[in-house]
Amino acid sequence: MTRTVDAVEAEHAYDVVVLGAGPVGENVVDRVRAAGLSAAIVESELLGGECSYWACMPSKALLRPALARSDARKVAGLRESVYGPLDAMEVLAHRDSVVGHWKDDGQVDWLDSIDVRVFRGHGRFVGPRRLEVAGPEGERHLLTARHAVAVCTGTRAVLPELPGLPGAHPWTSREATSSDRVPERLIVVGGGVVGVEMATAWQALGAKVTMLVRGGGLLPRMEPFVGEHVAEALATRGVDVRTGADVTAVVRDGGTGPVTVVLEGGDHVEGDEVLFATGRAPRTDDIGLEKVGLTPGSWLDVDDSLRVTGSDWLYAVGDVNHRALLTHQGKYQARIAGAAIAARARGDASLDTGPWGAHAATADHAAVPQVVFSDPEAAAVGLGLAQAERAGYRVRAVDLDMRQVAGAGLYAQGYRGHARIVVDLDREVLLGATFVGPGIGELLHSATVAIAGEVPIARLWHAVPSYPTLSEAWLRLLEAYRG
Ligand SMILES: Cc1cc2nc3c(=O)[nH]c(=O)nc-3n(C[C@H](O)[C@H](O)[C@H](O)COP(=O)(O)OP(=O)(O)OC[C@H]3O[C@@H](n4cnc5c(N)ncnc54)[C@H](O)[C@@H]3O)c2cc1C
Ligand SMILES: NC(=O)c1ccc[n+]([C@@H]2O[C@H](COP(=O)([O-])OP(=O)(O)OC[C@H]3O[C@@H](n4cnc5c(N)ncnc54)[C@H](O)[C@@H]3O)[C@@H](O)[C@H]2O)c1
Repeated sequence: MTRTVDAVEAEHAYDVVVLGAGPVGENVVDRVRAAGLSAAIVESELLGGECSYWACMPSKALLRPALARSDARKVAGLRESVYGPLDAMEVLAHRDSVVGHWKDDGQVDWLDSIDVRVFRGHGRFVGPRRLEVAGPEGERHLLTARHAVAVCTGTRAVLPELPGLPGAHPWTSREATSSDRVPERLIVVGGGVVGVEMATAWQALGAKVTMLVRGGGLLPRMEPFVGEHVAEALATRGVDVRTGADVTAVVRDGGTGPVTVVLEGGDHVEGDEVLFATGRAPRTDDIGLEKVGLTPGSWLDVDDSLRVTGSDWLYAVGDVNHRALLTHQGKYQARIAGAAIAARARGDASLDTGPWGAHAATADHAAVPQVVFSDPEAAAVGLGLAQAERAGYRVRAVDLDMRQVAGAGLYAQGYRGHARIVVDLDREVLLGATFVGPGIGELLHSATVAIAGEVPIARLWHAVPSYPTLSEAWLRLLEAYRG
């Protein structure tokens, strides 16, 4: 029996109210309920949020066959069996099942099982600790939080202001992850994570993809060698990757049919769809922030317990605080915030907001891992070399061509990949690690443990990687460091 409310005007009080039921909001309510506090959650679309329906889950469902086929094509004796095209309709049907056909019944049941009251509708602050929810049938509910409100409203895609763009009905990440057909020609604007992953998926599904990248390379937040490897591989697969390409206008007569993207200098590209993967904006423009002394549309600044600067009851968790736009990191913040809310509600003397304390999201500053499911995969945690130098560390970078790793050659013939660690020379611990290559994503957690644990290099030397796995990259990197 679900507890989704019906059309009755009512006033309700809970210990904690969470605005937004993405992966992060769900984890906040889970933690505060586990600590014995009562909780309600407000959601205007689907319980499970962007990640479940239009981001992580559908994108990875689209990418998995592309990456598996690519790996299989590098294995002698198997290669010949996987030369045909992907069955695009089968892949799209699998994607649909991975996202539960855009239905959230399972989430409703789970929230009901942990006794969290779900309010469907758009939530807005009407004052400190007070929110009004406008339900789908015009009903209104007033919610009061005794201890805390957590804003977990996430982000939406940003579209640049360009002539012709609104009428051209561009794809954003939502359409790129939910389309039920493969466009013949897809133009992708933006060379960040969404652009790269979606170019990889749709090219593998049969589209002819052109990437228009404003800057000099792909995945600019990672070490430069990552973007170089990924761009080269995309080009080999037939993607037209154009760097230094500034879009000035978009033309689509009548809003349907072919779309033309005009570039600085007058050049233009024609496609059947155009995806703008040009970043995210916080969903804080219409949540009544002005009623609690904050600026609508802004990212919400928080301390390490995820409490909004200057407030003793308001928390902002996940994408909306702009610390790390990643599901796993937002869920980590949710665990920390949930514990901090509970400790403060109890007036608990054990509240520990110092570095690496139980109530501080310290890893947000030191060890944020990210795997990009490009082909080859890219994975990074902590600081890149340039970032570490800018931050004032005395560092040394150690580089490795992955072909020196026996396991790489076995994983895939002609394996191409690269690894780098960045070592803090004063403390002899790792500050960052970056890998690019087939199957490399699963290597990342070892680096995350080393960085979050501040494991001394001298002790890492005793962490023996199994032969012959990709993890022997560690041995080669440490040998190079120790000379
Ligand atoms: C294409 C794509 C692929 C991605 N892939 C990955 C990946 O592989 N791994 C990874 O870690 N991250 C990935 N991300 C990032 C990930 O999706 C986000 O970091 C994650 O969804 C953030 O979770 P959240 O709960 O903070 O916000 P969201 O998931 O955005 O959830 C916020 C929820 O709040 C609701 N809401 C907003 N305003 C209101 C309101 N006023 N009232 C009621 N409800 C409201 C929304 O409807 C939504 O359900 C990807 C992102 C994109 C775009
Ligand atoms: N596998 C994963 O972990 C994963 C996958 C997808 C998304 N995400 C998360 O989602 C977030 C959003 O991804 P994203 O790719 O949308 O954003 P992004 O910020 O990573 O990349 C956006 C890119 O668009 C470019 N750009 C911005 N305005 C432009 C314009 N007018 N014309 C041309 N280019 C322009 C930027 O220079 C940038 O390189 C990321 O922060 C990422 O962490 C994670």
